[in-house]
Amino acid sequence: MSLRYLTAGETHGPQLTAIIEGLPSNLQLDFEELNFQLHRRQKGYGRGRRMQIEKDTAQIVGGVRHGRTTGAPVALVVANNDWKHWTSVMNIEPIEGGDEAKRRVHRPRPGHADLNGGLKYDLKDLRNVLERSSARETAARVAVGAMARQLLAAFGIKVAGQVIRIGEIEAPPNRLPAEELARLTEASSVRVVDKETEARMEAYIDQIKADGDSIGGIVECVVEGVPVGLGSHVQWDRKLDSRIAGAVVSINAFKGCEVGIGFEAGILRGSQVHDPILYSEERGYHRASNNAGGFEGGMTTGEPIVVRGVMKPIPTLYKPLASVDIDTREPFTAQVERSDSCAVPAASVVMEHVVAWEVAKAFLEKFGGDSMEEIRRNYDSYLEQVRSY
Ligand SMILES: Cc1cc2nc3c(=O)[nH]c(=O)nc-3n(C[C@H](O)[C@H](O)[C@H](O)COP(=O)(O)O)c2cc1C
Ligand SMILES: C=C(O[C@@H]1CC(C(=O)O)=C[C@@H](OP(=O)(O)O)[C@H]1O)C(=O)O
Repeated sequence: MSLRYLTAGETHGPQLTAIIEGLPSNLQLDFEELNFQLHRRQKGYGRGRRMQIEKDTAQIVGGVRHGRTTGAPVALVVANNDWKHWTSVMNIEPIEGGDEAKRRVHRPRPGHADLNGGLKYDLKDLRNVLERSSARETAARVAVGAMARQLLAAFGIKVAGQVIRIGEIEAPPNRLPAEELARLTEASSVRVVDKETEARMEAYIDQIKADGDSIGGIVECVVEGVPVGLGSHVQWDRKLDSRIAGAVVSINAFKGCEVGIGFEAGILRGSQVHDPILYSEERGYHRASNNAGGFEGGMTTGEPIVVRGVMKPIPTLYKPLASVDIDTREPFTAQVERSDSCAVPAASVVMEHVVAWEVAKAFLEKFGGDSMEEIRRNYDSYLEQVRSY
């Protein structure tokens, strides 16, 4: 059975819940590191007031004993601190004095899931859509991805990310090693490497917010230490680059994914795009460049995976766009909910974790085993096969 997970929970409900199946036994979990990843997701310039209310931590409630996985499904919860302000509106059972209709949403926001969800599920209170379409759910996905990240780390595979554009402002390109990239971007409010770009991005976000507007951007994720041959060319749904692209576009507000040089590959010539093959005793087969972003034929090349995701501007606008009231069908401006004005830095953390998940899943498909020890044996023997090829 391949690695899989589901999440449940509403943004203003009591908690988010995730169940992960397929993690091997004897994976030593670092809870501090897991919670650090949740903390990273909450930061980032441009976030709204909600992040001051939450202090995300994951509580593991199944599948782990004394810090190690047992091979059973892992269950975890991330509590919503904001729930205490929403019980009368959001309570699951009917309660005395409860007020389901309070905070009803009936003027859908262009760009959010409100209208489509209302029409599809026949819900006349669009809060029932909003509550689940909210990117609060990405807290659960980061907790899940943080476990995948720890599994990868046990095999020397490192994941890092950076913001490379917010609206009009682009960060200077770099190809830093994952660890250094992680260290430098961690010290930045907008997850860029250099302080000058950080200052310009902060001022830009301030302006956008003052205008009652929102802004998106582009983020990049790098995975280093990946062996050659994760994913497969033999079937469409085994191509790892396509799975990663799907996972990236599944992040709320993400509208595209580029692998390697991505769309630029449609402009340049073959001789400028493809990565020449080299061989040396120390490195074995490797490439002179990595325009392919670590993929050929849906399989990893052994070079770092480099993928980019584009995030559209946040849909909730403090100066709202035109909408229609679903009660009257009359024109009205869209509802205004408390909101972030820019969540690109936070979303770059989400992207790292959904990518880590897809890589870990492909890793387990290739080296599959029920325990870490079994996977290690399979991994080592494969590395020997590749070395002596
Ligand atoms: C980390 C993060 C935070 C977000 N915060 C907000 C927000 O505060 N307000 C909002 O309207 N949308 C926010 N979004 C975007 C919406 O969740 C998203 O646009 C919505 O679910 C509709 O889905 P779609 O944009 O993928 O079509 C956020 C997205 C991410 C990844
Ligand atoms: C709660 C989170 O992000 C939320 C994502 C979100 C949306 O519409 O996607 C809307 C906002 O919700 P609220 O109105 O409660 O402030 C964000 O804060 C989070 O990232 O943990």
